[in-house]
Amino acid sequence: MFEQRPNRDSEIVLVGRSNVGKSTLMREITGHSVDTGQKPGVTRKPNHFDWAGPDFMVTDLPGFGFMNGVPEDVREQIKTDVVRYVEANADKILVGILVLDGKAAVDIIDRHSGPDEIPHDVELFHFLRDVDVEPVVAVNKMDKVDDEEERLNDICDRLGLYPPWQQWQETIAPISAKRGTVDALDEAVRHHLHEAGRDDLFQFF
Ligand SMILES: Nc1nc2c(ncn2[C@@H]2O[C@H](COP(=O)(O)OP(=O)(O)OP(=O)(O)O)[C@@H](O)[C@H]2O)c(=O)[nH]1
Repeated sequence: MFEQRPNRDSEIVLVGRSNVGKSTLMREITGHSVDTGQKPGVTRKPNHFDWAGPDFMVTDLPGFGFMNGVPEDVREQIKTDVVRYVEANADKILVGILVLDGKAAVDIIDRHSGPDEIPHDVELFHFLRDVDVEPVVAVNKMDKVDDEEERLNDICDRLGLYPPWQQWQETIAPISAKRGTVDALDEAVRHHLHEAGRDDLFQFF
């Protein structure tokens, strides 16, 4: 289990596979510099960012899934810890941002789909819903994607959301964290904050 969580009433979490750009997005959201672009699997512990004032934080949870040089049992443990963290704090988590690599996600999902296998990303998406955490899928690295519409429709399809993706704009947010193009995510997050009666947090998104 992760070490002690700071005691905050409201939280937004970032979850996703290793190397999808969670730390880069965290920096973009908070303006706070964190380690990025190092060896995959660098982020093994939650990285909390606390805003002075409101009782609110954003948490970048460790990346899971394949990481070069990280043994399978360690990867599994990280995923279990992430799931437990979300489960234990679900009543405080206003939005769960599932970060995908827009260029690679569909191939990875398809490669890991089978009769006895549910891909991590699909599993996480449904898990967030099951524990009543509103999921927003940040489809990152869109600067590397040419066939944007097709890609986003495929992602919807794999997550069980009926395409076209445009009807899911509160859930599917194409972004490029590296370029600072995150408007779609801000809007989706604000939608859920509004639904939760937390317009006071709009200033952060
Ligand atoms: N082209 C492109 N690259 C990006 C984008 N966002 C992040 N990256 C790159 O993707 C790599 C991984 O980014 P990180 O932010 O470290 O990813 P992470 O998900 O935190 O990785 P872990 O620490 O392994 O969990 C880095 O080389 C980033 O520069 C993006 O929007 N576009």
